[in-house]
Amino acid sequence: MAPTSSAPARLAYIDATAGIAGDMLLAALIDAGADLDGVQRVLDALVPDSVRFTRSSVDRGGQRAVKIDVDVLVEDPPHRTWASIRQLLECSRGNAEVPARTIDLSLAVFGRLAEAEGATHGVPADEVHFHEVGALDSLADVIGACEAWRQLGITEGAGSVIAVGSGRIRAAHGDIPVPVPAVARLALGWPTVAGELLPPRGHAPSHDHDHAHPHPHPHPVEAPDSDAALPAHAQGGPHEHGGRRVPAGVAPGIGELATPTGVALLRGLTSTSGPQPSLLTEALGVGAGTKDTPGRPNVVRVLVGRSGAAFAADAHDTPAAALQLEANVDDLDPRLWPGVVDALLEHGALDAWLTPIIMKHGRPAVTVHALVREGAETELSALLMDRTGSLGVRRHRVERVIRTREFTEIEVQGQRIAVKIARDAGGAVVRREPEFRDVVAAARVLGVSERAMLDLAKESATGLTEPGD
Ligand SMILES: O=C([S-])c1cc(C(=O)S)c[n+]([C@@H]2O[C@H](COP(=O)(O)O)[C@@H](O)[C@H]2O)c1
Ligand code: NI
Repeated sequence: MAPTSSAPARLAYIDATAGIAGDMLLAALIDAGADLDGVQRVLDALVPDSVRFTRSSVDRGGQRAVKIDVDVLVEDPPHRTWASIRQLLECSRGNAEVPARTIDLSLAVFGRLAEAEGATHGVPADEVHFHEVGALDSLADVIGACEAWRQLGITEGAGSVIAVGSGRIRAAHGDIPVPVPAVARLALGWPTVAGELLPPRGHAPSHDHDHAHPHPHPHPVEAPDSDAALPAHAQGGPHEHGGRRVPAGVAPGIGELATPTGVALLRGLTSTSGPQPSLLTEALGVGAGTKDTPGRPNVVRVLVGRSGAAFAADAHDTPAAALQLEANVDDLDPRLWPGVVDALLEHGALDAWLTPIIMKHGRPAVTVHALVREGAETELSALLMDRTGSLGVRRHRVERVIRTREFTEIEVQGQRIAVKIARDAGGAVVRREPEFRDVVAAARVLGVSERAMLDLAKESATGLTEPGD
């Protein structure tokens, strides 16, 4: 998802290396700072008096995590098809309680699920009759996670390799392999691994371990958050396997670690896969589902912050010498200018700005300026010319006098806001400035004006004390 020019770029990285399910991702986003009451309001507007969210804190393999339970309040919820879910979302456009971005994201996620289900069962997506997905708790997970994503002001998503699990489980379609067919389709083009536990320290990954150590074999376990997906080849009574009681007859495997809803959310919300990209993390969320898997914290983690390129401009090692690039442009569609400035900053410019000018023959135009590190001038000159259509770029060396800066974090009404602290040559604090992009994100979550939020953040930042005070 490309950053928009109106909102500050905010990157989220979803760590699904222990698996992923819809409720786990929702919980991680709530832990990262999204407002559960706000999520509840969106669901209440779409499906009134139907679901209730509850938040709790749980332990998963020694890690604290947030868990979100969804209570379904109606006895006999209507069966929902993809077409009816789409209609429900489309018809709520214009409803002040349901943000357009939440609708767009939810449609993208449900669309992926419908495609995967349709392809699996050989029917057109539009004709898909969802089974579990049609249920109200699935609506809550998908729309809830999309609303939480929106609240956090995330404009760009990346995700890890997905641990999908292994073995076989029993679901609505009977006994199916893991990854379940819908997950296998949803993950096309995305890296996946089964996700076995690592062998104990000091052991070669062979099978000749001694039993004094924890069993390194994958075990059949339950789905990350769904009781519908218990590994279920049970024919006969349970038996011991690697020191744990498991149903007899279960094919070896660790069970379902990634559900269709979880993978559809990850694919719908992110655009790049791989290891964590360079990120200045400003908020961290850890989300759990129902299952507590021995030997592994069964959690989804979400890291939210600024991409490496964006925060490089604020880095502590800001150089004292830099190059200034400039070009005069008189023929660019004015709507493209914010994107030009964003692109320069995202590609590592220390600063980028525009000035209005009058060119020869009285022609109104714009000068685009970019301050760049030495060594970055070739790439950024090319970017500047590509984005503006300019045929040339002027460069000159500049020297800067810079105050050292560092970041700390404050919490204002439950919202985390980074504060930039500037010091003079003697080390005394001369300024504490809340990061405006965090102020905007917090204002959105709390439903207050950006101005009111900035005042609150400044007041709170002023009260910060120095170590030793
Ligand atoms: O609901 C859908 S799309 C679904 C499809 C499939 C197929 O592989 S086909 C399997 N399941 C199983 O249902 C439960 C719950 O999944 P959620 O994504 O609704 O959390 C899970 O075990 C899936 O494997 C669902
Ligand atoms: Ni299916």
